[in-house]
Amino acid sequence: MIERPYSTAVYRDAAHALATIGQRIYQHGWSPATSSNYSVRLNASHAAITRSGKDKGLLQETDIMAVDMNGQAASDGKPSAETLLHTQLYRRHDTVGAVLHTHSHASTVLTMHWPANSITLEGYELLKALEGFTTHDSRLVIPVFDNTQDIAALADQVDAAMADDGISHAYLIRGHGLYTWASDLPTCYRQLEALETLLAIELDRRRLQGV
Ligand SMILES: CSC[C@@H](O)[C@@H](O)C(=O)COP(=O)(O)O
Ligand SMILES: [Zn+2]
Repeated sequence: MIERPYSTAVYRDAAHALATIGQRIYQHGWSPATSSNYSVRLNASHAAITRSGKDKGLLQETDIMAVDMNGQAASDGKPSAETLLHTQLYRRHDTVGAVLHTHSHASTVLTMHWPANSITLEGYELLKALEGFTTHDSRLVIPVFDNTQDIAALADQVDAAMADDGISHAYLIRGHGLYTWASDLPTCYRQLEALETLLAIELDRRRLQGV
């Protein structure tokens, strides 16, 4: 029998949890047209991640596979084209247990229409849904990276920015979407829901203010 470098029970739980949460995220409209990818850390050397090109509204446990922390497939099939953006986070912080990436309307409009290199969320009660935040009197600066099809280069760019600035919780990719991470999948989902809601609010406020 082939010995897997991760626990089969841990993998099964991760695949089930990712498939369930993926369907939930899709229902919010944050993962249209096979976009987005989701992952969970299995152990120090491996993660479970969505396969490339899957319909997230129909996500099944068989749409998940294992990769090592260099982004190489550890089971049959093709992992997400953006796997390196997940493994970069697992490698940089051993406290990261889950990563969620979405393609929402709000994150796309905000990063395309306003050419800033970051979006700041502050003063919102919902910020308390972010891991480690305990008061509305908090401030989250979300950096915006330019989009590219060179995912390895983007992962290096994110890693360098994290080494310099200690980016926390999330970053955006212009005209593309949001990456967010947390210590486990339920926490990461809660954080994603708060961030997507706040980005939609931010978009509405800017429209109302006519800026
Ligand atoms: C279907 S367009 C979106 C993709 O190009 C990509 O950005 C994405 O999020 C999904 O890629 P995938 O390889 O399925 O994980
Ligand atoms: Zn994407």
